[in-house]
Amino acid sequence: MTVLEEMIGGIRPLDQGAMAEARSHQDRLTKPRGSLGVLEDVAVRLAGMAGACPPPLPAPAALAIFAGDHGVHARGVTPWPQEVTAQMVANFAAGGAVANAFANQVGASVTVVDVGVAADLPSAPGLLSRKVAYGTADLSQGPAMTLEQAAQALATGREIARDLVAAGHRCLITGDMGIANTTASAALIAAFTGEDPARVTGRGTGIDDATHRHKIDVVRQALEVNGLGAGAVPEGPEAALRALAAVGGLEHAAIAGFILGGAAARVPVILDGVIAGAAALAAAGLAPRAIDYCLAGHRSAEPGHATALAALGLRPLVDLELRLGEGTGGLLAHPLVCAAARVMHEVATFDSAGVSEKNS
Ligand SMILES: Cc1cc2ncn([C@H]3O[C@H](COP(=O)(O)O)[C@@H](O)[C@H]3O)c2cc1C
Ligand SMILES: O=C(O)c1cccnc1
Repeated sequence: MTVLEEMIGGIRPLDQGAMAEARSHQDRLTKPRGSLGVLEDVAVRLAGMAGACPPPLPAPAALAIFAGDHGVHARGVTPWPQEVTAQMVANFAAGGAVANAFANQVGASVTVVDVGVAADLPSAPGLLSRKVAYGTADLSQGPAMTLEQAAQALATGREIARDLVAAGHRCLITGDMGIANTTASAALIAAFTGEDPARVTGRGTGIDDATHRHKIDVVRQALEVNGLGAGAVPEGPEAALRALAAVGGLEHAAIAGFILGGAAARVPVILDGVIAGAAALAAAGLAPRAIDYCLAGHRSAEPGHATALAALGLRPLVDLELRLGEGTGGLLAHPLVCAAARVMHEVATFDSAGVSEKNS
């Protein structure tokens, strides 16, 4: 077995029996059929993932924030200096970022993983050093990563997922930090969906019209120089790995691996925003079944995110015009996913509660 096959293997299809049982259980609960809307689908998916009805409560949750820098930063696609990536890693480790506040709110643990920050970072509690490179190369000039670097970051993400589940977590949440990573995200989304860069490239942390036009041009150049300009990436893991390495970031590769790891462990993975959406497209190219274990935490204001979610067939749980990343939107969705599962454990049936069913 090749390293790639090993990494993408071991993901079981959703358990159709447990899903059928979950659907019929939902229909016996003391509520009109279908009245919990999308949350009923979430509960059924959770049963399919775990192979059990009722599904286990998806708690405690673990947020993993993968951090990396981007050679394309040199092209002026973001107003923020590159060193903010390293500074925010220190901020996460100190507990001072929005992701930390939201994690505290929902009771999630926070693990920060340096997979590609372009600086040596002082060690800190909760910070794992898994540096693959000091940032990527400029994706508008050639491949951002070698295939080996992309594979190493994938393996790292997968391992972190496995370790977090082994430590008792029952839900994984994706997080990212990497100045300029909305440019790499747009390039990945355009590559995997075949969409025009102008439709999927957003303003990231906030740029003016002229910089936005320039950012779209940079994404176009990235696709052309890497041979990804003509339609969507073909199916199959080799093509997916090549595209991920060509225009992705080290944190995208690690998040894709994290998704594969969560799926292999049969644990739900709540995706955050546009960076996670782009990484999930790569994970889907590597192992389509992995997406069965993903829930879209929210829909970000970045235009490419909706494109990615549509291609993945995922419906976002929260839509608050967030455009931060870090895992913030994924964290906010966690209580909703828990509520969907809790209904299956705690709500009485018409029989058990002696409630009359509807007449016709
Ligand atoms: C202080 C600060 C905190 C952040 N937390 C997440 N991001 C988000 O913004 C960055 C991507 O946007 P762009 O492509 O426009 O650079 C990523 O680091 C992402 O995680 C942040 C950005 C900043 C500046
Ligand atoms: O959609 C996101 O997650 C996002 C948007 C802008 C900047 N960083 C992240």
